[in-house]
Amino acid sequence: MSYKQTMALTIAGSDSGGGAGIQADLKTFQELNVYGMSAITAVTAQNTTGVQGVYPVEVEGILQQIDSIQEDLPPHAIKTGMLFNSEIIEAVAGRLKNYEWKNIVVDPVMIAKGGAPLLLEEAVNSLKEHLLPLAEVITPNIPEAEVLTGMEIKTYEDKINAIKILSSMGPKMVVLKGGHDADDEESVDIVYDGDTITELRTSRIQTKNTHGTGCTFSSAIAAFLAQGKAPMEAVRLAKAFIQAAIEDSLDIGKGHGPTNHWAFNRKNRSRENHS
Ligand SMILES: Nc1ncnc2c1ncn2[C@@H]1O[C@H](COP(=O)(O)OP(=O)(O)OP(=O)(O)O)[C@@H](O)[C@H]1O
Ligand SMILES: Cc1ncc(CO)c(N)n1
Repeated sequence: MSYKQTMALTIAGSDSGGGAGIQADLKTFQELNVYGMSAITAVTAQNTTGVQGVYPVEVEGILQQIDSIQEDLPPHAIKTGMLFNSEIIEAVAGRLKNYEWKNIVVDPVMIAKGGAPLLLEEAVNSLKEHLLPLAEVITPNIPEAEVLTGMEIKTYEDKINAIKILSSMGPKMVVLKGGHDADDEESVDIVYDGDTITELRTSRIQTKNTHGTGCTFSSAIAAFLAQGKAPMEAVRLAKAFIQAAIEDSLDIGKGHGPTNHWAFNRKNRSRENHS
C-alpha cells in the first residue's frame, strides 16, 4: 500500500551525541509520523558534556543538499537550526526564497548549553536581515532574544517589548521560550502573532537532562505545520511534545542528558488504552 506522506526538512548542524541538532530533529519528525530529510550545515563533535569541535560544511555542499531535496522531495515544512556563519545563512535564505518554501521555522541557535558558540557574532545581522523575514515561526530563547534585539530581558515587560521588536523583523509568529528562567516554578513560553499575546505554561521539570530541548521543540513545530496544523495549534502541540520529552528525559552520559523523543507517543498511547 502506498499513501501520501507528509515530509519535513531540517537545515541544521549534526550533534554526534544524538541529543540535539539534526539527530534530535529527525527523531522528532519520525515520532510525529513525518518523513524527515536533512541538509547538514556543520558537523560537531559533541556529547552530553559539551562541544569538542565544529566543522562547517562548504556552502556549495549545503546548497547541493537543498537542491537535491527540492528536485525530488519537496518538503511541506522546514526547520533551520545551527547555521554558523553569515555566508551559510545568506545562501540558505536565498534558496528558501527562490523555492518559495512555506512553513519555515527558524530556531536562531547561537550557543550550546556548555557555552560553545554555534553561530559567529558576525552572522547575527544576516540572521536578522535575511532569515527572520522568511519565517512562519521563530523560537528564540531569552539569551538569543537579547542578542537579536540588543536589549536586556529581565522583567515581563522586557519580554513583551522584545517580542514586539522581534515581530517587527518580519516573522509571522514569535515564540519566546522560557526554559532559561531557572527560578520560575513554571516554564512559560510567550507567543505573539503580531496581534495577540498568548502564554503557554507548563510545570518546570527539575532535571539536568535538557540537552536538545530547543531543537526538539522547533522541529516538533515544523512537523505539526507539515501536517497542516495552524501555527498556534502547532506550537501548543510542540509544547506538549517537549514537556513529555523532558519529563521522561534520558539519564545517559556524564553531562546534560538528552530528552526522550518517544515519550509523547507513549503517553498518548497509554491514555488511549485507558479510555
Ligand atoms: N525544565 C523544564 N521544564 C519544562 N519545560 C522546559 C524546561 N526547560 C525547557 N523547557 C521547555 O523546552 C522548550 C525549549 O526551551 P529552552 O529555553 O530550553 O530552549 P533552548 O535554550 O533553545 O534549548 P537548547 O539549550 O537546546 O538550545 C520550551 O518550550 C521550554 O518552555
Ligand atoms: C548541532 C547542534 N545544534 C543545536 C544545538 C543547540 O542545542 C546543539 N547543541 N548542537
